[in-house]
Amino acid sequence: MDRIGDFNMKDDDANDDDDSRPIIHSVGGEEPSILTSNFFLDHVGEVFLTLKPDGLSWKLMDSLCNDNEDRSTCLGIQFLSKQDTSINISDVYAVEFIDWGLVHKTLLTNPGFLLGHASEMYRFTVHGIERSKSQPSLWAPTVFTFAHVDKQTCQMWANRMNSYLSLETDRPRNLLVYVNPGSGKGNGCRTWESVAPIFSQAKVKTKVIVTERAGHARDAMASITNRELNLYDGIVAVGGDGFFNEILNGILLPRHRAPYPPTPPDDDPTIETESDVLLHDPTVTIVDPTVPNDDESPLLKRSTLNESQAVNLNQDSEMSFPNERFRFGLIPSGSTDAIVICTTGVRDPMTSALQIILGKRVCLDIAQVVKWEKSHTSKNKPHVRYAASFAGYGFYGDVITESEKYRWMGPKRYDYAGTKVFLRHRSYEAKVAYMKAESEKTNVGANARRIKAFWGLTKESERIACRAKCDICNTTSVAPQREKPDPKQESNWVRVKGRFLSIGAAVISCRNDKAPDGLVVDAHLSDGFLHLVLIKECPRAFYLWHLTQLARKGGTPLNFDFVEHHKTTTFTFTSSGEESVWNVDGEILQARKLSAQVFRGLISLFASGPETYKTHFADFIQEPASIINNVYPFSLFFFNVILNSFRYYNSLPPVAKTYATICFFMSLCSELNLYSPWTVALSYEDVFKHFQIWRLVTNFIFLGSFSLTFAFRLFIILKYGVQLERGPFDKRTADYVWMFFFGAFSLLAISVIPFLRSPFMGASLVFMIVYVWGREFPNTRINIYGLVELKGFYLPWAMVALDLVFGDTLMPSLLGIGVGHLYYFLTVLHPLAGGTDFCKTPFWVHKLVKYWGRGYQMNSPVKKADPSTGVAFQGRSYRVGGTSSASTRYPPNVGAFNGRSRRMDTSS
Ligand SMILES: Nc1ncnc2c1ncn2[C@@H]1O[C@H](COP(=O)(O)OP(=O)(O)OP(=O)(O)O)[C@@H](O)[C@H]1O
Repeated sequence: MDRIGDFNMKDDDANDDDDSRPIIHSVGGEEPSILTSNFFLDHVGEVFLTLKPDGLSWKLMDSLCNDNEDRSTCLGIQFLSKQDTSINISDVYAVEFIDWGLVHKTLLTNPGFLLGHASEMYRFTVHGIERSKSQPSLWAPTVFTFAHVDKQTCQMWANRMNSYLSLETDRPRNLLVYVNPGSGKGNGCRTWESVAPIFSQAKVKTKVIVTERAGHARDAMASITNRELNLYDGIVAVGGDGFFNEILNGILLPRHRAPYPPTPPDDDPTIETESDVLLHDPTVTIVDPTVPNDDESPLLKRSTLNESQAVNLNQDSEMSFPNERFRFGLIPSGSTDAIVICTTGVRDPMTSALQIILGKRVCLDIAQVVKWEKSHTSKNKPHVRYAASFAGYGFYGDVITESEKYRWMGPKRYDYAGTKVFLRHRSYEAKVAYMKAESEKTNVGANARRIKAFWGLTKESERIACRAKCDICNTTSVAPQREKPDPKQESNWVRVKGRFLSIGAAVISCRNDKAPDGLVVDAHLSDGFLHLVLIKECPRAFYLWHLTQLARKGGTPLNFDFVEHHKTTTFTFTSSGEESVWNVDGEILQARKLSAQVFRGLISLFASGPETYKTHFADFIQEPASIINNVYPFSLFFFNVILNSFRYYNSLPPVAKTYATICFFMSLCSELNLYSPWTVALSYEDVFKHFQIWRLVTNFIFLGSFSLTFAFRLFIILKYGVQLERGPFDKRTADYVWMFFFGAFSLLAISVIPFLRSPFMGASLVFMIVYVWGREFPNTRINIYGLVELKGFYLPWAMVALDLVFGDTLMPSLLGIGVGHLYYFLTVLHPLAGGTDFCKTPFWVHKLVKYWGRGYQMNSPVKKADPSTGVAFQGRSYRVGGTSSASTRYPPNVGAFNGRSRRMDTSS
């Protein structure tokens, strides 16, 4: 077996007898800080490697690549992933010496030094992270394998790197991991299994506990002693926001000590202040920090907190916490995962795992939500909850309550429950009082905000989203505590009373898949504010508009007159009528009276914050629609709707478009009483006796008066009819038109039998489309009302079943299926089995289409087909007067329809 033994040192300093030995630079003392040597980088080639305390870098010793050349071009496509030439120690999570073994030769044809060399050496691997170029927040593990013929050299480099890694003291060594097996789609365990190997690679010890029931983790956290907790550098939750909340509460409830926020005023208008609560309400059960804890660990005592901890944990609060290194980790596996998206920038278990292993840290504000209730001993007995992301009432509470009934649906339950609750459109009477934050300006009205935004006058600070190394979070967390407004002073409070669709308090922006910018785009991870969003009662359409803005990237969900957004530190709430519930981080809290306050940077998370996040000001300015939106919101809403509808309509293919348009206008005219539907219905008597032959056609184009059934039929044409025309009937306009003619003729023939006759056969024709679509797209997955998923093949039958359930007549659907099957049999199945094609598109249909001038004309060039379209009708195009058009998709002489094209200038 060959060995590489002739590394060439190209550095002038590396003028050693044995080129393969590392050069050691001693800088400023005994400890050599720089190592250099030649190594073989697996899959790349020979490199000159340099190790410094802050990182490893290398230079490809490829004589063919000059330094000015673009390495990626030079190295070729195989090496794109290995074009890095350095990695910081802070991005490395493991270095391992691995024994003698295979290294892969580069595929470069470089006769200078790569070809002909041996392929086995001693190796050490460097495991680090790679940031996605397009989405820097997304991290993936990467590995570099360096090889050398000398074992000692390899070992020495690996040891040196490991010694540098050991200086990274902020990294966890020992973690307690809780896995919720039922989170999200029930894949908590799989999520953990997918990331567990990198924890062992990084030599991070993990004690993994899979929960057995709801509340398991909270109970465990509440009962674990601080001494035991102190053995760990953090707790990692593998699950969703609700599961994280459970662990957070398990940790904080017995340990966090701070005065409660003021109770909401009863009928008495004076607000009770913190001290009022403490002094006058004997029932408030604040844990006395002076009461000795069973646990003897000195770290638990507040007096032992050093200054930095005190700043970190917020000076308002008093908290016994195990150790300074302690952080929370969250590996996303839930249905929403807003906390992970806000703290890492992406919803990716691997990114979260890597950020935990590399010991990243961000501080997170925590809201303390206190529910006050009457007990037999007290007027106001507090029940405390902590929230890391959001507490919401009304719509938010109703959605979470409704969604709990459909947990079996997985994450889809939120869509379903959201739609139901939206349709209910309930508002709730409530009183809200919030403390004015010193930085909040007078309440700028929505119109003024809109105009300011339009002219670019909105202050940058009002729009800056939180990001990694966020200035707002960092400056505020180290700056002296803001002077808090005195809660005793009535002038520091603002009171709002009315009917609200929802009341929300966002601790962080709450970005998630459904709201890409979150509810409050500029809510920061540790800005020390609660962002109170009050949505007053408004028409359903306006609320829908708010929701669509929420669902849109760059949307402005808070720029409405019925929406108020206030930055505050404390607020109180009292329900004064019909009640909803509170949704605290996805968990239900029933409270008639509630108050909340925020603790700035109360906990630390293993996360680095989202990478640079683009504000949407530029988008806003560029998009003309958005400009109008902010000046003439109402007109733009309709303008947008009309514009998008127009665009959509224009994009429709001709046959489906024409059929849908005619049907729509037929129903519209009937609605306007311009004619009676009975004058267009099928009646053979009128056709033959009174020569009302139009009835033979018009009965197919009246789909009913405006109703849900009509909308559904139109939807079928626009969805399935369009898919057929764009797919299997692509470039075969005449064939598609013929399908409709065939259906109509067949239905007319069938309706000669009185029992099977129906005055309007349009519904059957539409159903025929569904049947043919089902045969053409048999494996496409269909979701019915978000409840059942089935294959396209079964769609017509599922629709028949629905007709049955809703008590609709089955005849039109069954006739449509029958005719659809007849068509499919004659045009596809029978010819495929070697039979004669009885159902060829007649020549007059081609002529008609030519005369019509829409779609693909006779003699038009046959374009290359889209391979993703349907299968059965491939190759059945007719090139009239052109060369034979065998399948445009199948190779010659393969498939059912080869040779069935015909030339107009010859007989078929
Ligand atoms: N073993 C278990 N069996 C049943 N429920 C559990 C179990 N472990 C935890 N839970 C509960 O499951 C609830 C939801 O968990 P989680 O937050 O992980 O998922 P999710 O609700 O799908 O996601 P999200 O909160 O992001 O919407 C939590 O309230 C938690 O108490």
